[in-house]
Amino acid sequence: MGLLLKNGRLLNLETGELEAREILIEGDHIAEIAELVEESGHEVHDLNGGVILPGYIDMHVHLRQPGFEAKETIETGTKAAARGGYTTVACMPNTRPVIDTPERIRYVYDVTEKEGSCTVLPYGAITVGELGEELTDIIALREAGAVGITDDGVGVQSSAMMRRAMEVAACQDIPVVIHSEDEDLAKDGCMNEGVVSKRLGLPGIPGLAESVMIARDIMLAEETGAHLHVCHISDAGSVELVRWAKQRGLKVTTEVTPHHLLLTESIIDETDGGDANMKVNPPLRTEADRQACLQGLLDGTIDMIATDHAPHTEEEKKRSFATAPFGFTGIEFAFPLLYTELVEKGTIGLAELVKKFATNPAQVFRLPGGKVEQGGIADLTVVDLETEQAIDPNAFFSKGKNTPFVGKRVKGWSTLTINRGRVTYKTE
Ligand SMILES: NC(=O)N[C@@H](CC(=O)O)C(=O)O
Ligand SMILES: [Zn+2]
Repeated sequence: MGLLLKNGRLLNLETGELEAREILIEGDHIAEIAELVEESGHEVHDLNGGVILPGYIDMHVHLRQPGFEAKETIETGTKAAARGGYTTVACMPNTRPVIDTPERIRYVYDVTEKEGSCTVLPYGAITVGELGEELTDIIALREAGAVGITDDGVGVQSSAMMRRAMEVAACQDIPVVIHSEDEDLAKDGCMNEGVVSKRLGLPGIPGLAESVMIARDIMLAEETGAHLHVCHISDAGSVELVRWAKQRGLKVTTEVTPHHLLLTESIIDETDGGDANMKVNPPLRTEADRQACLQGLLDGTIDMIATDHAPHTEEEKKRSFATAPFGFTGIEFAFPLLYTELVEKGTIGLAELVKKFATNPAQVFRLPGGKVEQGGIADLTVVDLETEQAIDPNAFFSKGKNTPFVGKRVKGWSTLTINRGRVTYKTE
């Protein structure tokens, strides 16, 4: 018996048209896409005119397990992901202990197998304990199934260490995913360095702390031939560097978060630095930086959207701006938020946005999915583009309630998500 989706409209990613189609799913793959599929013997889901999209793929998520289960678990984080329309997430290794051995990579796969609501691809750390002192066994991490290597949460300070990591990664054909931050330049900072940080008397993190490291790593990627993927780009100079690297023909890709596309440091200014739910790393920057990120997304410099879903407890986020941890949750509402703010307002087309959420991450990281096609993996989500609903942390499956978008009314929520042929989320 298959799963038959009726009354849906499939987005054609080439033309941007919505086409009335029925989809038959058998096992974990799409068996048939047609105007009419023979009904007999299948479990039928009426989509009520919903729009069928490839399941989203988020290459930057913090699931916090093992070690920080008060913030999130693989179970809660992947349930949140499924509600957000995601079918694949790549999780960051800055857990406790750090995911820096093949056993710990396998642990993430094992827990996901039992408790997960989407495909989870763990990253392995570049350095042992993310301490920047000793290289991990990148070959063993790769063999255990690491999707990339990264010390996300901190930057790799030593250029020699990064060069060695890239040399091994290039041979192993595994992406090097960088949290670009020069610790000396960023030292003690808690928000973007500029007029607002000066007015509030808060220590700043300059855009340069990001861009100088990206410049370094582009040069190292050119030298070693590694695939360099730049995490959560936020600064205008950084976007310019990645554009230059791409023009040079280098294997350099990047992601941007919804918050860096939509918000600036002005929200911290308006609240006089009183709310740590606005604290994130890299920090919200200036309007010029935000515009550069948008431009980069539109011209293809920025390949994909990643949420950098970074849940923390409410107690932690109640601390002062200077002392609270960095990070926003976002996986549960990223698509509706950007659909409402960018597609409805005419900045980007629906098909283009979907490519940034699904097709491009699949292509860049060579993953299944990213498209809805006959014979392909049955990873998809159905969205309702009409019904407006507020972003409400009380309704989150995620343990993390820390988002500056609370109360915002948005459209484009998922009503049904299917991962490898299994229903992982469905509205009542
Ligand atoms: N983005 C953040 O503000 N925080 C992340 C770390 C990171 O992604 O750099 C976290 O782990 O909390
Ligand atoms: Zn990071």
